[in-house]
Amino acid sequence: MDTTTYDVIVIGAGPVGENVADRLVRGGLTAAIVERELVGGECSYWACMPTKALLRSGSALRAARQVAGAREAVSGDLDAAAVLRRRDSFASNWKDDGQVSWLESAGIALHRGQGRISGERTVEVTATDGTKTSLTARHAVVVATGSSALVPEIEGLRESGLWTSREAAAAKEVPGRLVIIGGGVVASEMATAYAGLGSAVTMLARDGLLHTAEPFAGERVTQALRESGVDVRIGAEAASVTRDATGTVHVRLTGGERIAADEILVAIGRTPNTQDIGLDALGLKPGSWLTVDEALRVEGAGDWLYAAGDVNRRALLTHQGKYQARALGDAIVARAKGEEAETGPWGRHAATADERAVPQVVFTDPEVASAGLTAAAAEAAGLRTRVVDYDLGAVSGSVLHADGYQGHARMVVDEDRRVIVGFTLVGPDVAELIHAATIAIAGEVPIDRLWHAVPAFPTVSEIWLRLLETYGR
Ligand SMILES: Cc1cc2nc3c(=O)[nH]c(=O)nc-3n(C[C@H](O)[C@H](O)[C@H](O)COP(=O)(O)OP(=O)(O)OC[C@H]3O[C@@H](n4cnc5c(N)ncnc54)[C@H](O)[C@@H]3O)c2cc1C
Ligand SMILES: NC(=O)c1ccc[n+]([C@@H]2O[C@H](COP(=O)([O-])OP(=O)(O)OC[C@H]3O[C@@H](n4cnc5c(N)ncnc54)[C@H](O)[C@@H]3O)[C@@H](O)[C@H]2O)c1
Repeated sequence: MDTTTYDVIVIGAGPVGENVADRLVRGGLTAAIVERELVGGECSYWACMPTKALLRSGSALRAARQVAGAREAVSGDLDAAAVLRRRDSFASNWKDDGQVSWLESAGIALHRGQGRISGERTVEVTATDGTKTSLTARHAVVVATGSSALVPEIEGLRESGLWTSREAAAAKEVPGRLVIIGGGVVASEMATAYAGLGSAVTMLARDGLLHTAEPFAGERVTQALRESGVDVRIGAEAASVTRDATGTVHVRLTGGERIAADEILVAIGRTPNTQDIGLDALGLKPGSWLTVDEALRVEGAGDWLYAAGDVNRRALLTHQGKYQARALGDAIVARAKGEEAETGPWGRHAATADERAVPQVVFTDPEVASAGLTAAAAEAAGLRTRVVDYDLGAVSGSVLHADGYQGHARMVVDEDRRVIVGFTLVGPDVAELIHAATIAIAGEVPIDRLWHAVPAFPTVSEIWLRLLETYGR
């Protein structure tokens, strides 16, 4: 067995692992990254990038159709084959040469294979041919192994050749009929994408759509999906699934009704990739999420073990995982130099925003863009809040943006501190508006000062002024 020593070993070369390694090397440490599949991880090949590519063409088409004059220039439907080809290029045709070159140029060593913690500061890498290499870390091991789709125990489901988000993101053909189990972000985005590409989509949304967002978000997305022909069944649950000899999938619902489809997509959440990474040897439960402290160190393990990204369950989003990676990578560098890490709230090495200022965009039609807490979450956190709502379609910029623009905005204000703690927008093309809210929340900008941040006329951003006017001075 080969033995090799680095300052830090990172398990998992998704966006988070790559960013951790980058910060370490920039800080003067040596780093090795262990990857069992493709360098770039879920986000690059089966999640963010390919799914957003599947959605973008439909979104551009709808935008043109919502403006008189442009509408007349649109003569047909989406070219599904062209959309899939464009998606392929955004998934780099499922090849990681580009990312491997980047690792080389950044000076990060790549070890391909399954990484497993085999002792304190040691990781054993098993390559596909069974060759084993033992890596030793002088300072730390970082787990950035991400997550996989969760599959529920439904009779016959696993045997029916189900789709998870991976197959939905990488499909080579558009199914004629698609049944989706779930009502979260993946289910809602994929229903939007495949309905736009021509599939007849049925959603079995046990708990409704986007139920952790502000209630009006799920309501508007449900209504829009239904208007576009998607059969959204709230409260519906699959009892059993079979696939017959012709390839048709039959789903029996708990009420007895049967639905036939060509594919069935399961999108009910994620499970951490910690089943086979050696947690048992550390006294932790294999397959569990890794709980971390404010410095992203794994609780219950030695001070040499860190976890970032999906695997710590703080926020299952690429941008938050990369934010953690920057904090954690820099903290390891500081500690290696004998410096104190700044892990207090909003400190350089703390991922404080994970709890207070997470932005997310759901790329449905309409889009849902949010930052910070919902009104319900703020109340549950014990804050004394005031909730301010406004019709996004009543802003001059929105009226110009699309004929008959429909949308809604909500601002949640912490009345004791007079700062915004939550912001949600629903409407066409609201994605790019959310960063202003993220800055206001993370910067804890006082409401009184926000009056001096004047939105340009006539932009959709004038919603900020309308919300402030509704709040009062
Ligand atoms: C369909 C879908 C769409 C999404 N869209 C968005 C979006 O638009 N925006 C957004 O911010 N987020 C989105 N997400 C979430 C985003 O994909 C994740 O938050 C992000 O990929 C997490 O990055 P990560 O590096 O923690 O994990 P991953 O991207 O999962 O990478 C982990 C890597 O570790 C490797 N690995 C695992 N175990 C081992 C091991 N033992 N040894 C070696 N290697 C290992 C894996 O092969 C993988 O390459 C989406 C998720 C899904 C499912
Ligand atoms: N645009 C984006 O930012 C984006 C896009 C896709 C995914 N993601 C991330 O990926 C993660 C996973 O997405 P997801 O949609 O799989 O999970 P999710 O947590 O967003 O939604 C899961 C849904 O499945 C439902 N559900 C749970 N168990 C069920 C069961 N047994 N039967 C039926 N329904 C059940 C829940 O009620 C919920 O509606 C999310 O946390 C999200 O942050 C982000």
